[in-house]
Amino acid sequence: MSTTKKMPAFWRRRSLRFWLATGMVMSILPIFASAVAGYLLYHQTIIKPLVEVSSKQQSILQPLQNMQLSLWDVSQSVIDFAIDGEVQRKTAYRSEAEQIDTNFANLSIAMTARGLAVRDINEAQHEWRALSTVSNTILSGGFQQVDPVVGEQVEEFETRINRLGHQIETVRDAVRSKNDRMYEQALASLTLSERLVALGFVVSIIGALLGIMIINRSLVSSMDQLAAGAMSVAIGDRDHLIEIQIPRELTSVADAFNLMTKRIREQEDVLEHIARTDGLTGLYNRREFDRILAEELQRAKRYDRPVSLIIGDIDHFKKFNDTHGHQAGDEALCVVAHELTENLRETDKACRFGGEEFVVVLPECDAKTARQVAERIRLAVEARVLQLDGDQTVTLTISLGVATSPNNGETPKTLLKSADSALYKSKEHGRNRVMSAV
Ligand SMILES: Nc1nc2c(ncn2[C@@H]2O[C@H](COP(=O)(O)OP(=O)(O)OP(=O)(O)O)[C@@H](O)[C@H]2O)c(=O)[nH]1
Repeated sequence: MSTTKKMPAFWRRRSLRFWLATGMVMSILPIFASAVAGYLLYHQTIIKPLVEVSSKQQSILQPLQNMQLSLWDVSQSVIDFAIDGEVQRKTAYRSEAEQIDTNFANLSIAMTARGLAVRDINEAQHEWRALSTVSNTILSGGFQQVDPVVGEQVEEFETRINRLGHQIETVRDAVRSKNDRMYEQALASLTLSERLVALGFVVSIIGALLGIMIINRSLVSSMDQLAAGAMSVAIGDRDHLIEIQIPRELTSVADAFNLMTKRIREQEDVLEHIARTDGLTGLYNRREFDRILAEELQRAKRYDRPVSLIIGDIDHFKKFNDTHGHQAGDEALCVVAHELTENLRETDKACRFGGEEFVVVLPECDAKTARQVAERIRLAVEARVLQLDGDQTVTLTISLGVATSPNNGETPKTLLKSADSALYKSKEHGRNRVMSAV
């Protein structure tokens, strides 16, 4: 019998469907979770920052760069005008200045939308306005190269435009360095994602193995146990108990199988009892007697111990039958059988030899003791009063012959023959007596 440790009742109640579903979910869940987590991670930490970087590139860095170029053109137009007084310098200036105005407006909107500090760009715009005033003053005059006032104005213009160029460069550097940081973060996230994907892969494999283990444990190994148990019972091991704990359906099959085995065992016990005993008296039958005697003689020989055999025959039983009827005869046989068993040790085996003849095998019993046992039986039968139909009572007697191995025979045949001869002598000497073989 197996001694498998009991699972908690909660698990034992789970069905096959439950175990299969659990196994499948365990296999698929890590893959699904990895996919969702991977998507979220990629989107949040890589794609989004990269989109941000590229959009900043377009909406902030590009206009800043354009503005720097425009400032250079503006500077050229104003200084050239101060030198040559050409009217087309004014037109070029206006066009560039308009572009710078538009760029300042757009940059302010774009930077606010992206949560960037607009203080620097506002200061730059303020500086640009101050510069525009100086530019317009220079451009509103004629060709005055030698005028010292114009020289001062140009000097102020140059100082202011340099400062503005520097301010714009500062803003550009700040945005660029923030962009670079985001880009680096995105790259770091990419590396982390790759590691997480590898981890997810390992977890998925473990999950899949776990799922396979669950299916194997709940189904395959239980089926194997069931098959092995059925085979054990089929080859005759009636004590084999199939102990399946999961799934519930196979547990029911195992329970039914165990119950069936128990019933078979009970029926076999009944059949075996019937095959070994006499239906009327309940004593061992002739076939069992042959087996017992052979076995005891063998054992006695091996250990050099005595075995005795008593054979008893009810006296004038034909007459009893004829007088009181066959049914009363049967009752008498049962009474004698009862007296036999009542006067024996537990190790002694009483058998019905056939008809009204009985035999008793007495292991470890010498001739003297066997004779005493036979005498006790004889007296018990003689003393027993049978109550027949009506108020009629009747008594019986029995003749007995005793033989002991090895002196009176070492084989079943010779020992039985000796006991039978002793019984014959009992009958010859007047019945209701015990005679021992010599
Ligand atoms: N009622 C009954 N009678 C049986 C049974 N088996 C054998 N007998 C009867 O037992 C009787 C045996 O008779 P005999 O062998 O002549 O022996 P006996 O009349 O006892 O004479 P002795 O043995 O010489 O004393 C027969 O009449 C059998 O029919 C049985 O199972 N039931």
